[in-house]
Amino acid sequence: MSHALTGPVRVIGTGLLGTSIGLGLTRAGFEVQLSDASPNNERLAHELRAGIPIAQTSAAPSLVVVCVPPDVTAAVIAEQLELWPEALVTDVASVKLQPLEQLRERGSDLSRYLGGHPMAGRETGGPLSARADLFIGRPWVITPHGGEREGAMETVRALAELLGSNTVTLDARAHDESVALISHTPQIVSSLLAARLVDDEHNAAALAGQGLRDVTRIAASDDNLWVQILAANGPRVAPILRALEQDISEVAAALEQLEADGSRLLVAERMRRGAEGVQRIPGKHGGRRQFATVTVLVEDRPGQLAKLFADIEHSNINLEDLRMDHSQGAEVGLVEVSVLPEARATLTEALEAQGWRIAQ
Ligand SMILES: NC(=O)c1ccc[n+]([C@@H]2O[C@H](COP(=O)([O-])OP(=O)(O)OC[C@H]3O[C@@H](n4cnc5c(N)ncnc54)[C@H](O)[C@@H]3O)[C@@H](O)[C@H]2O)c1
Ligand SMILES: O=C(O)C(=O)C[C@]1(C(=O)O)C=C[C@@H](O)C=C1
Repeated sequence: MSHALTGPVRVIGTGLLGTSIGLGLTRAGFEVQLSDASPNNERLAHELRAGIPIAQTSAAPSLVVVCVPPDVTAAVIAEQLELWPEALVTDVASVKLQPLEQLRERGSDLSRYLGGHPMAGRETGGPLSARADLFIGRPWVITPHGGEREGAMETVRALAELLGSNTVTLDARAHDESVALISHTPQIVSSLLAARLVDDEHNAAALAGQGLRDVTRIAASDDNLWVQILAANGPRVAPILRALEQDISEVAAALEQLEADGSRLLVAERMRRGAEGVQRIPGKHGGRRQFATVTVLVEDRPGQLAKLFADIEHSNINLEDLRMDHSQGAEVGLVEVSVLPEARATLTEALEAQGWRIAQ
């Protein structure tokens, strides 16, 4: 247990984020106190073994982690700062500038507040979606405001690292500008694209391959949460959408005038810039590293996945990531195994030798 982080830790808001944090801390041996405006969510988190309900403890927390929706985050932080005059309070809200400004307006004791934002989540909320391993290998942004007390940074860093995250320090504005580009705009693009499928008379979605799935997974996200996130970060998101709008119109115009000089070149340049941009997304270990994938066809029979994992393990190749899909109407699943590029050929050979069919 880190000296910078001592219990008890109180988690306010036991949905996806709060319960996941509670699970990780409980497993690491901390006393976790759970509180939620919804008694049902608090109880579910407790039954999932994420901690004990606050009614069952009177111990003062050393750290309070606020995991409630963005529109109530500042009010809950302010309340917790007043309730626990010794405790440090952090939060996980997806926007950082608005809660900080609201706390300043309220005159809260900012020396005991230090915001954070784990860049990890899922498209489904609530305690039942929680996972102790949610944060492993993900960046956790810590947003100092300059007035936090000594040791605050170490405590929030220890929390993030204990849960498996890598910490990144940014001020609240730089954070909000960054997530506008890498999280908030992708959410809108994904939702708008998926919305195009609703009135499609051919029901083309039934033909969907992996491409559509890749760009629309997050379209299933909670609209109530996202309206709050986008509303709080509108001034940073809107200019990116305007720039994207310009790109889309230029590509559409080029496609409408394919015989015009430079049309194809414009489309090619936009595609090439996209390929350049995707190289900037770090791999699992934080480097600018792309993994190679081996797609294995797995029959829909009990024990097949376990055998595949065992065969991968015996190949002595480190599995970097894994994704599963089902081909529509087929009794077969596709398991996409990500490995370092130099290990791809060896893994393919090892799996083929064990009788696996590899999709080329
Ligand atoms: N979902 C994600 O992918 C994700 C990722 C990183 C950060 N976040 C941030 O984490 C926070 C929580 O998101 P989530 O996905 O866990 O949402 P969630 O809906 O799963 O959980 C929110 C919980 O807060 C409770 N709650 C609401 N108002 C409350 C109040 N006033 N007091 C106490 N409890 C209250 C709700 O009952 C619910 O259980 C949000 O601020 C969000 O921006 C979300
Ligand atoms: O992976 C997902 O499902 C997410 O929605 C995660 C994601 C993201 O954009 O990466 C979404 C919002 C949060 O504030 C942090 C993380």
